[in-house]
Amino acid sequence: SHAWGYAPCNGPDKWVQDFPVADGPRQSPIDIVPSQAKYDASLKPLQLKYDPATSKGILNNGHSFQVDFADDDDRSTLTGGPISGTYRLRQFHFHWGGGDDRGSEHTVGGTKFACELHLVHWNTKYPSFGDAASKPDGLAVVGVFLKIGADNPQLQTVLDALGSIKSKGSQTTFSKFDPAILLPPSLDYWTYDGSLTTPPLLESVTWIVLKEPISVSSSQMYKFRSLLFTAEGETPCCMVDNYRPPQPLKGRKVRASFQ
Ligand SMILES: CCCCCNS(=O)(=O)c1cc(S(N)(=O)=O)ccc1C(=O)O
Ligand SMILES: [Zn+2]
Repeated sequence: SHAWGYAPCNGPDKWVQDFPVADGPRQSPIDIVPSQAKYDASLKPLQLKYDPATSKGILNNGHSFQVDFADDDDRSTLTGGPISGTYRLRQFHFHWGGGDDRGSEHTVGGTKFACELHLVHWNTKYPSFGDAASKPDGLAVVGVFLKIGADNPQLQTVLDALGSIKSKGSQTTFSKFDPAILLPPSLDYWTYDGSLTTPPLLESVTWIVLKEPISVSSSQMYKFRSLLFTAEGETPCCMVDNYRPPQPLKGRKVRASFQ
């Protein structure tokens, strides 16, 4: 069947045909307007506690690449912030552009960043990730912007692994990686109720978008763009512009953890 993607024939404007929720009331990403975000003193600090022993592998899934984590216990968790209870780290992945002027999914006052990191967590009040993914409070995704600037050495281990997962479906082991090294010094964030930004676009995500970006250099961005959307043996198509543009706010409020 005509699988979804990011090309003109199967990209974000076409997703509603197979996934009607694409036009739903709490879709992601959004444009975050800092002056419209209300400071909420009741928001708690984010607590991200990751155990490097939980990192398992790195996979080209045909729309991004993801690093998967063992989530059979509470070794790598998200607590605090806008959520209650304990959410387990499932995977992280990125979205990026074909040029340094675009690539992020969320935008800030209309500003696009070159890349955006998503750390996906699921609510342990549900028996499994798959079950949580269909609940309104099932998932919590931490978003981190990558801004073009100095080379980022913390990214390098991830980028060095991309050579072995060029094509869709390829994967390799990726152990002893601590995703906390990818976080900026400040954990100040904006938060709002949203959705997955790829099909099935489920409206189950509490979004937690960090205000402070991390850096990435232009040459490091070339490593992201060396991946392929396509499987081995297919006509190669560079994995670029794998981002959904901002969606209507539809009355939602964005809260800020900082003044
Ligand atoms: C059970 C169906 C849920 C599938 C969603 N999986 S996920 O890891 O949450 C995910 C999140 C996101 S996002 N951008 O964080 O909403 C993108 C892709 C995926 C994916 O599955 O590749
Ligand atoms: Zn994502």
